[in-house]
Amino acid sequence: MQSIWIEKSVPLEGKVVVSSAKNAVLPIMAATLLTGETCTIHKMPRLSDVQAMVEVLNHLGSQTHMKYDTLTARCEGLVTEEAPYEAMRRLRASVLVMGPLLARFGKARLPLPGGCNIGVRPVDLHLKGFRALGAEITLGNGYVTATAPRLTGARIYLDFPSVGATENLLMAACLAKGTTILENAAKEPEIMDLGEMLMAMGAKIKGLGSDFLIIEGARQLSGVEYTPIPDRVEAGTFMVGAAMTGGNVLLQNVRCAHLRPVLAKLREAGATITEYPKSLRIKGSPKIHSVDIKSLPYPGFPTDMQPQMMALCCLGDGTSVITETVFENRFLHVGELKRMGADILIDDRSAVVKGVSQLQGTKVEAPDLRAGAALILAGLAAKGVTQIMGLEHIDRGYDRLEEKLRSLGASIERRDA
Ligand SMILES: CC(=O)N[C@H]1[C@@H](OP(=O)(O)OP(=O)(O)OC[C@H]2O[C@@H](n3ccc(=O)[nH]c3=O)[C@H](O)[C@@H]2O)O[C@H](CO)[C@@H](O)[C@@H]1O
Ligand SMILES: C=C(OP(=O)(O)O)C(=O)O
Repeated sequence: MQSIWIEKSVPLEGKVVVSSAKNAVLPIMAATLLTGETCTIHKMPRLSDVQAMVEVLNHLGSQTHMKYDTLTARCEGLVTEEAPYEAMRRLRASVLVMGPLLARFGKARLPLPGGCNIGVRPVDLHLKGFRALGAEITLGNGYVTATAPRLTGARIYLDFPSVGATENLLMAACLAKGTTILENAAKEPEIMDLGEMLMAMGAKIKGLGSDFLIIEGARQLSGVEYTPIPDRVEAGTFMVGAAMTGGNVLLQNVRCAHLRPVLAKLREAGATITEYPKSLRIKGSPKIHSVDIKSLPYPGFPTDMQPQMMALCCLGDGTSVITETVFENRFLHVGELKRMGADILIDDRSAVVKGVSQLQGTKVEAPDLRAGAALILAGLAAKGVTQIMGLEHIDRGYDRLEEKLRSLGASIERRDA
C-alpha cells in the first residue's frame, strides 16, 4: 500500500499546466460509442478513472488505444451489451455508457451503481429519462437492463439538474427519432464540452450552456477529433494550495469563465488573482479571511471544490459556514482535518469552521477524491509531516499531482508504506 508524505511547504511558486478535465473526458469517452467511426481525443489526463473507462469500452467491443496522451476509440459493433461489474464499481461515470448503448444498439445491461462515500447517488433520473424516450427498463439482481428498438424523442423535465442524467440523455437523444427537449438540464461546462464534441460528430443540439436543450435526433454520427476543456477542479485545487501557503503561482491552460465562484471566494479570502485569456496568476496573502460557502449546481460554487476550500478555511481569521447541498455525505474530510488540529463542527448539512493559527501533520486517510485533495492541501500548510493514505481515491482524478506540486517547491513524495 502506498502513501503520500508531505512536509510543511515553503510558499508554492512557479507555473503549472492544468490537465484536461476528468469530468469532461469521461462522458466524451462514453460518447465514442455513438459512432462506428474512429474518434481521436487529444490531451488525455493520466487518471485511473480513464484507465477504468478504457476497460469498460474495450469490454463492450470498442478498440480503444492510448498513445502518449492521445486516445483513439472505434466501436464498429458490440461484443456484449453488459458493462463489466468490476470497472463499474471503480468508476461511477461508467453509467454514462448506458445512453450511447441504448441509442445505437437498442440494448444495455449494467450493474446498478452502488452508493459511494459521498452519497447514495441513485440513477433514477437517468432511468426516468430513458423510459420517456421509449426504453423498457427492468431492474433485478443488482442489474438494470434496458431495451428499445429505437429511442423516440420526448420532452423530459429533470427533477434536479443532474450532471450525469443530462449527459446520458443528451447522448441518447442524439440518435433518437425526432426531437428531444431536456428541461432543467444541468449547465456544467463539462456538459457543454460534451455537447460540442457531439455537434462535431454531426449531432444537432440547440441551447448548449442553458438549462433548456433541444436535440434533433440523427440516424448516425461520424468520427471526430476533439480536445477536452481544462480541469476547473484541478485548477481550483492548485489555487487553494497557493492561497494556503502564501504562494505565487501561474496556472496555464485554464478557462477563468468556468471558475467564477472559486475565483470570487478566493478573492474574498484575500488572494490576488490576475486573469489572462488562457491562464491566471494567484498570489496568496499572509492572512486568510474566513469565507462562507454553499455548494450548488453550476454556476454556483462546485461541490467538487468544497473540501479544498474547507481546508483553506481551517486557517481563516474567523468563522466560516460551509453548506453542502449537492451530496448528502460530503463531509468525510472533516474528521481527518480535525485530527490535524482543525476546529470544525457539523450541523446537519453545514460545517462551522473556526480558523486556527496552525494545523499539525499526522497520519490521515483520504475517504474520497476531493477529501484527499483537501488533506494534501492541509498537509502543505501543516507543521511537521503529514502522511496520507487512500491514494486510490486521489489517483482517480488528479494527473501527476505530486510531480506538479514538487515543481512548485512542495516537499511531497509517494512511498510504499
Ligand atoms: C464524472 C462526473 O462528472 N462527476 C461529477 C458529476 O457527478 P454526477 O453526475 O453523479 O452528479 P449529479 O449531478 O448526477 O448528482 C447530484 C445529486 O443528484 C442526485 N441524483 C443524481 C442522479 C439521479 O438519477 N438521481 C439523483 O438523486 C445525486 O445523488 C446527487 O445528490 O456531477 C457532480 C455534481 O456536480 C460532481 O460532484 C461530480 O464530480
Ligand atoms: C465526485 C467526483 O467524481 P465522480 O462523480 O467520478 O465520483 C469528483 O470528481 O469530485
